[in-house]
Amino acid sequence: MPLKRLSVTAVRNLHPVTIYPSPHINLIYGDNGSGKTSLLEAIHILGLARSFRSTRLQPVIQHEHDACTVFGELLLNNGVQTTMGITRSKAADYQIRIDGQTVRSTAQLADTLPLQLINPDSFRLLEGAPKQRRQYLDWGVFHVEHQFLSTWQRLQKSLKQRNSLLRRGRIERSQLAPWEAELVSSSERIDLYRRAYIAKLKPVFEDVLAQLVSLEDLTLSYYRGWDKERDLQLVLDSQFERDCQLGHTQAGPQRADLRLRIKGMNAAEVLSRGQQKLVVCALKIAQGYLLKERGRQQDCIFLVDDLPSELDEHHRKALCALLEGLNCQVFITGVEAEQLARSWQKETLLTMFHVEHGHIVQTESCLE
Ligand SMILES: Nc1ncnc2c1ncn2[C@@H]1O[C@H](COP(=O)(O)OP(=O)(O)OP(=O)(O)O)[C@@H](O)[C@H]1O
Repeated sequence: MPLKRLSVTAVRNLHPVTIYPSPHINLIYGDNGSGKTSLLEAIHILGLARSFRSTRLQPVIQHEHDACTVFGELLLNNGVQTTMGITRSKAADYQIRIDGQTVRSTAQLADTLPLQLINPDSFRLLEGAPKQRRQYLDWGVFHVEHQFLSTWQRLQKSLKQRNSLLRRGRIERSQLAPWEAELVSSSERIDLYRRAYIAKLKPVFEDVLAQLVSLEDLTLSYYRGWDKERDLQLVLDSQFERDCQLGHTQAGPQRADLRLRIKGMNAAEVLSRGQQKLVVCALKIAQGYLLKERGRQQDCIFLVDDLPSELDEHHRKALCALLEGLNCQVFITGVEAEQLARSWQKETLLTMFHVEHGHIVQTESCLE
């Protein structure tokens, strides 16, 4: 489901702008500091109500403005048009509207506009904390399993209640029982959804990775957050004293992780930065394929910031060929128009946008 129209107001240095992107490959080029990443950031805000560069939205809102707005018009796979818009103010409140109706949850935004971001920080998916890999995994599960969100909310609630009782100290084991029952049942369900998703993801990931880079020894496995041989209830029982001392629950899906290893070692400690980026690209493109397979109303939109960074020409071309093969909408940035354009096949239809001091204009292809 591509973005047909995008209007942005008061995001970083961008002047109020409306663009009509192509449903396929959109190249965004311009000098350093011109506003390319800000355009991707605006699309990210539209899909997730937050930036990927800053945890707070205040720095994103243009100096001397109180709020920023991003509005998009989308074309669903069934031909129906839909609109979505978000306004975020410096006071931290936001207004979301989908098809003119006010919407309270950001999950609805994410559901309407599935996004995948590939940027120079992407290697953190391998190197960073398990939380990032859980978020990656749950993005996929959320988009294919309708029950995931409500089950995840049940899990969060029961976990919070159990942890707050643990922190109270001197509690009876029985006081935890109702919350533990809820915790165990939602945890088992989340584990089931995640395992089913990984089983589908793994072969697609391996196939995509093989097209990008030769890393035959790389393995992807899933750790569910507690001993795979034991029921969660038994694990909670056995760790009760320790949980009381620590004031939180040590075992459960909140500790799950994806493990990427090479010859038994953590891939992040073995691979070069460029190889890490390629592995992350393969993980994200694999999710794009899975979403497409589901035949949903929405395909994934790929935001690729600073394509040339860390990738040589051969790998850039391989990545672009895969993105093109996905047949999704892609927004991809770089400083040099020609370098960006040469990463694609000659016959690929490219739509180009030049960003200059926050102004964006569509331009002719720079290639003969
Ligand atoms: N809140 C803000 N208000 C106004 N301008 C801002 C704000 N935050 C950042 N800027 C400016 O916006 C500009 C655009 O930054 P952006 O990161 O989008 O550039 P870019 O084209 O991606 O650059 P690069 O090629 O260096 O990555 C920068 O000049 C930055 O100083």
